[in-house]
Amino acid sequence: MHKPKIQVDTSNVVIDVRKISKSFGDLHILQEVDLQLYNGENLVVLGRSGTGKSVLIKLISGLLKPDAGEIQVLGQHVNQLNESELRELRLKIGFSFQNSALYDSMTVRENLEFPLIRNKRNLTRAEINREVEDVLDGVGMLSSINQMPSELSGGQRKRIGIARTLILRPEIMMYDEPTAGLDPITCLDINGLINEVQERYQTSSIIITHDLACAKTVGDRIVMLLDSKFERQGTFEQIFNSEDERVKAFYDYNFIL
Ligand SMILES: Nc1ncnc2c1ncn2[C@@H]1O[C@H](COP(=O)(O)OP(=O)(O)OP(=O)(O)O)[C@@H](O)[C@H]1O
Repeated sequence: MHKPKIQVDTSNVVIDVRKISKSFGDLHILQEVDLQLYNGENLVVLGRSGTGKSVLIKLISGLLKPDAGEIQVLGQHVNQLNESELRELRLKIGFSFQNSALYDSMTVRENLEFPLIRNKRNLTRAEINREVEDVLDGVGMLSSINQMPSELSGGQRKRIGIARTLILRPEIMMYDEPTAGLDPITCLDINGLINEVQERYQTSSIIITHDLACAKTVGDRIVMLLDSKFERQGTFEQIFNSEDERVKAFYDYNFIL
């Protein structure tokens, strides 16, 4: 599958997580975790269930506060922002989550207009139409503009969901389990779309997944969360060329069992 060759500029850090710790009672989820997302890259975060991947996204977006450490997003210290500054910052982040379902009673067009009208109040009708059509074209779904979500396949709904996120032109994309619940062919399709989005919209993205085929296809770099830390970072090959039993178990589960 085509993967755009991305020249990642490591001097341009979009998300900078430094020595973050987070516990819930006696449950130490993240311990002195460091993570950098560079401008324009697709960074995959791998980890078993319950290792704290979603907690990490909530910390980055300011929905949770760390016990220790510092997080900067697009140069802003997340934990020093007030609620309205956080809302502004979150508009620059596109969240594509498993539970971010489309509104069933709205057409595809209306689903896409909704975030635009709510967040960019001064747009004219012509501008709204242009934005909706442009972003639908970008995800290859323009011909479905007047359809209802119930008339679309799971993969098509996923595409529309990503379009709805892209319509606010985020600088950063956060994909949480983008291929969960999809058949293998549709997974390939969505992986291709994640790469297309990176190329077309010049986004920097964090992709959380258990799906190693997805990690391999979309990841410019992969980090693996093990025992509350990112213990392995690198390309897919660098990550899995390892004698570490925890890494081997993860690989075997995906490809052999
Ligand atoms: N607000 C909270 N209060 C208490 N415990 C929490 C809270 N949020 C998360 N946890 C706990 O933190 C741990 C990590 O949760 P998280 O949702 O980040 O896991 P995950 O790696 O995203 O898992 P999965 O891959 O299954 O989605 C879990 O044990 C969860 O129960």
